[in-house]
This record gives sequence, structure tokens and C-alpha cells, in this order.
Amino acid sequence: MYPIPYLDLPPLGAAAGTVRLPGSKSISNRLLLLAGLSAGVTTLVDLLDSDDTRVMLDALRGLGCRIEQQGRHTRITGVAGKPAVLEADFFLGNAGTAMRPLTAALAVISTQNGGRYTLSGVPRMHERPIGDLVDALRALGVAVECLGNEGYPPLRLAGGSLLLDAPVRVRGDVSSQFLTALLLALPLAAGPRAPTLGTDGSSLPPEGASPPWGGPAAGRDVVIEVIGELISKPYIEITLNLLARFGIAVRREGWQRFTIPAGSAYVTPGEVHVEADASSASYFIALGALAGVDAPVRIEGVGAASIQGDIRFVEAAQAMGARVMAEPNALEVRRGAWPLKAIELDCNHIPDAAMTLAVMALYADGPSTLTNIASWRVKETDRIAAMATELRKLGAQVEEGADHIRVWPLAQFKPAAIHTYDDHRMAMCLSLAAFHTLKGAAPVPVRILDPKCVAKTYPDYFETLFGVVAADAAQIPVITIDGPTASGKGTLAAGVAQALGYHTLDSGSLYRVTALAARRAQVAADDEAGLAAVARGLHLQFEGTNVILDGVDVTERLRDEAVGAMASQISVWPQVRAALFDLQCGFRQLPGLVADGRDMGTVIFPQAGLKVFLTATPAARAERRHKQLISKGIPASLDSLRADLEARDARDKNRSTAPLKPAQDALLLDNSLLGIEASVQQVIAWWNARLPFDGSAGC
Ligand SMILES: O=C(O)C1=C[C@@H](OP(=O)(O)O)[C@@H](O)[C@H](O)C1
Ligand SMILES: C=C(OP(=O)(O)O)C(=O)O
Repeated sequence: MYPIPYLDLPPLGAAAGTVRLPGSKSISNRLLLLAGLSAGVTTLVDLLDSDDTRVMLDALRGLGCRIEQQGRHTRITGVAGKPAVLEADFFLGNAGTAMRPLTAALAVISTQNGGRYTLSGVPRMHERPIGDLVDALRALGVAVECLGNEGYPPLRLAGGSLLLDAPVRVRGDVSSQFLTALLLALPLAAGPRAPTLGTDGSSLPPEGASPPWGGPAAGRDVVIEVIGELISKPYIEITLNLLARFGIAVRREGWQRFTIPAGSAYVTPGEVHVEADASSASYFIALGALAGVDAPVRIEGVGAASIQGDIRFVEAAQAMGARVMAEPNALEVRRGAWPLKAIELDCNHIPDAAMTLAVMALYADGPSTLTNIASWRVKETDRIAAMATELRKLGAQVEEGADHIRVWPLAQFKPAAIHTYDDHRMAMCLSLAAFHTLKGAAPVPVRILDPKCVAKTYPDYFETLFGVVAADAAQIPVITIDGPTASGKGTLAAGVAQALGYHTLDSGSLYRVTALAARRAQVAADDEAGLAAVARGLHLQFEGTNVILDGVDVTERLRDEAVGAMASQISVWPQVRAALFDLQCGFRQLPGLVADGRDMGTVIFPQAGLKVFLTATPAARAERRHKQLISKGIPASLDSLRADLEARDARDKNRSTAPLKPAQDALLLDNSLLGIEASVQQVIAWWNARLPFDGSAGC
């Protein structure tokens, strides 16, 4: 995940490779609730690990479920529908699949155990309607209080007595999640049960409760009727499918009437595998359609056998020209028609994945129209408005209606800082606008603001994307930070890289690794050819700031003074520098690189977008080094450290190959009196001034 204010995507060109997607959000949260309500242990394999599932897991823990995590397995010990916890507050973030089903489940539970529960979420969750579910639950006899605005969370559930003589009626035209919630929760009311408790804990029926209080001993059919049109129907199929896995065989009459048979009880199937998320697949299906030119984008974990409705996004992508090969549990996607073909599609059955089509439409041969998507307006944000606003920033013509959006293709994209509205899908969809595969169009970057919002369902989305897309190396941004020893280059580079989500190259460490490897191989510091051979044969990996040589972490060893001294000596050899040249260029990877060293701006990356030459007085640098050594318990003399630094400066400046000097176009930064954070901010400010995003560095 990129927990940074913005992530800049350079222009992207091609895509190929394999992605393994995280688990389905809709399946994960349904399974978690069902497992939590069942008796005994359920093991979920490949459960989604994201914000939405974390709030559900926290809620289950709060109800007394035991949760154990081991590798790909999550073991849930359920409470058999009877949590001992009678008062609890649940925070459910912005997870509709947690808020709605838990509301119904806790509502029924509170009528049975006299519990009092509150459910709240992030501010946007308090703007997402839940009135239709509240109405259904009140009609069922549950005491539901809206603590803020009527019809919206936060909610308090405070018992009541279930009135099951008549069908439970619920509207389904705002969200299908209300029906899903009742279907998941009402088996709690259909089973045989012991006399239930009143809100005061007594075993007498609460005043005014109509018999049969708590249901007859053998249980009773519970009937749910949908009032009016039901949207997002395939999500109900997921609900029914998973209920069946837990032993609840709902009888249905079309989309209007659902009967939970008397005596129903959740029975854990033991172990359940969670298939990958079909909505998340849509971004990579689109990627294949846009940029899978030489080889396909292969998506693993979800395919033709999926129980998720969003798998039908494949048909929409095919209609736009994608070539898709579907296996039961995988998809391979390539570009077919190019430009893509414009479509007009009723998207009610794929409300989430349909957003991806709106961005694909930019690459089509005419305007595309997506209809019957009114529900977009009450999701993580008003998605019709948000999509229209952000596509227009790219330069597109967009028509927005109450329940449709029409998007015209775009010949020349404008660089834009894309607002994501704390909506994971806005971030993931709009990342596709970084592709520049249209003939004649100038490639431009895209800035995604608040990229960490993808954590709702796909925390590693951008990392996965970068794993399968390619960019012209010249388009991948590089910032170089050169400077003398102990000037703080490494710290500054790490700070800048962290702020931008870029990779780092500590080129000095390459010389130190070569020195270490040469010492181990007993190659002398004056054996130029031998040293170059060592450099070429390095078996290196970087894990964060750690350096792994031949599979062993040598980070600490590289700090040895002897290794540092040899590094400085061997770095004068042209053959050694040449051997390390390609290795260093290879660090230029998406989304960008901050390279620090002595010749990054002058020799290795002369075309870098920003070159910084970092200096500090010898006194300031000696003092820093002194502090560092003392804090590690290593005795040191300030004067001799300063003398060493000055000698090293002289050697670095005067060597014939790549001597230490600022690149002509470098900006000088003297940090003798500047803290780390201020130095980082200075470099970021310089960098942003060179980018085409109208200074939109933040939200
Ligand atoms: O039941 C579910 O898992 C979902 C149903 C859909 O919501 P609506 O029914 O509100 O359209 C969908 O948008 C959401 O992401 C997940
Ligand atoms: C609408 C969505 O989420 P939620 O489950 O919160 O409704 C979504 O993931 O696109």
C-alpha cells in the first residue's frame, strides 16, 4: 500500500504477466458473518485482508468469536447465534457488506438476548442510506434508533420482540444489501429455540409481544418479500449460494419472495475457499484490453466458474473488443479491437465493475453509455458525479444523468491530479488513464490523490499493477541526490522516496557490496579486472533498506569502516564503475526512483528530472558522524573524523573517473542547518514545480 498523499503514474505503455488477485470482498464478509453465527470452527482459506474485512473481523471478535490466523487460513470459532456480549459498539468503517448484514443480525440477536448494540462508521457511511432496512426491522418488531439522521447510521439496536406472522417486507431499489442482510440474519429467527429473554434478562415475554414469542419450538418459516424493483441482483445469488453452503436452503419465487424454512440452522461446512474478487479483476481485464499487445494479462483466482456477478464484466469487455480466454479459475486477456469499440450497456447487474467501463470508454471509437446505475450515487461517494468530474479533468467530454453516464473518447489526455473521494474504485479505475497507446497522442502522467483508499478492498493494487505494466524507461521519473560523504544523502533520498512512493538506489552500497565481496574472495583493491569481475557476478537483492548478498543480509557488515575505505578505493577503477553501470540503471523502475551517490546526476542518470547536490560543512558532517558512532557505543574523535572526511572529499573530487561534482543543472542544497524533514520538503517542492499538475500536491 502507498500511505502517501499522492502517487504519480508515469505514462504506461504495455501490460503482460500474471496477477493473483485478493479474495472477494462480498464473499469474505458473508462467510465471516455466517461462520461467526455458526457453532464450531470454520476455516476460511484466502480470505480478503483489507479494511472492509478487518472491520467485520473486529465486530466478530467484539461478539465473542475467536479468530486465529495462520498463513492463508483464518479459523473462526462461532457463537452459535447466541453471543454472550450484551452491550457493544461496532465501528464498521465504510463497509456496506459489514454495516448492513450486521445491522440485521444484531437486530435479531438483540431481540433474543436483550442486548444493546450500536453500529457506526466513517462520515460517508453516515450518509449512505439504510432506511429501507431500518423500516423492515422496525416492522419486524425490533427497536432500531437512528442516532444521527433518520434513515442513516449510526444506529442503536435495543431488542424488541419479533413479529413473524406476516412476511418481512423490504425495498430493494436502493441497495440489494438490505435483502442480503435479512437473508443472512433471519435464519436466527427460523430455527427451534428455547424461550427467549426480554430486554431486562427475564425469561418472560416483553410487554405487548405477540405470541408466539421467539417462535415455536420446531421453528417457523420466515418469509421475506421484496417491495418493488430489486437492483444488483447477482449479489443475492452470492448470498443464497453461501447460505446453502451453511445448510440454509432458501426457497425462492423469482426475485420477489424468499422463504427461510422452519428449523433452519447455520451449519459450518468446515473449510471454505474464498475465490478472488471479480470486481478487482475488472481493472486487469481492462488492462489486457488496453495494453495486452504482445502477451496476455493472466488473472488467477477467479474465472468462468465464479459465483460473483461481476464476472460478467468479461462480456462487457469483450463487447468493447477484449479477447478473453476463460478457464474455470483464471482469465487471460489481450487486446482485440483497437481502438476499443464504444458500447451502450445496462449495468445494473455489475454496478461496481461498470465503473471500469467508464474509463475504458476514453479509448473507444465513439461515445459509450452506461445506464441503470443510479446506485452509484449512494456508494463510497456519488460515483456518477465523481467519475464525470475526474474524467473531465483529463479532458474528456462526459454527460451525466440521474442514472446514467456517457463518456466520449479522448484523443489527447491532459495531465491531471485525480481526486479519489476516499473511494477505492475511483483510484483503481482512474489509474487506467495512465495508458497512452493511442497513436499520435503525447504521453502524460496521472496523479492519483490519496492512493491508500484502495485499502478498502485491494491494499496492494498499485504494487500489483506495477508488476505487470511497462513504461518507456525514459518516462520513469528519477531524482538524483549526489553529495559528499556524510552529507545525509541516504537519509534524504529515503525520505523523498518514501514521500513519493518511489524506489531507492543507494549506489554507495553497491561499491561497498563489491568491496565486501572482493575482500571475501581475496581480490586486492588494486586488481581492477578482478574487482570488475566480482562486481559483474554480484548476487544482490534489496529488501527495503537491507542489502542481501548471496542470500545473506549484509547490511550491518557494509557499515564497517574497513569496507567503506575499500569501497572508496575501488570506486576509482573505470572497469568497476562500468560493471556497476547496468546494475544501477536497472533500478529505474515504476513508479520512480530516487538515486543517491556521487555520480548519479552526472554519469548514471544524466537525464534525471531533478538533480540535487547536497552539501554540508565538514564540521557539520563530522559532528553527525560522531553522534552516529557514539550512539552505537563506538568511540570516535571529532577531529580525526573531520580529517578523514576532508581526505575522502579530496579523493572523490579529484579522481579521473566520475569525480564528485554537482551536475551542471543540479540544484544545491546545503543542509548544515536544515533538519531532515525540511530538506525532504525542499526537494519535494522542487520536484512538484517541475511536474504538470498545477501544484495539486495534496488533496
Ligand atoms: O452485497 C454485496 O456484496 C454488494 C452489493 C452491491 O451493492 P448494492 O446492492 O448497494 O448495489 C455492490 O455494489 C457492493 O460493492 C457489494
Ligand atoms: C459499493 C461498494 O462497497 P460496499 O460494500 O461498501 O457497498 C464497492 O466496493 O464498490
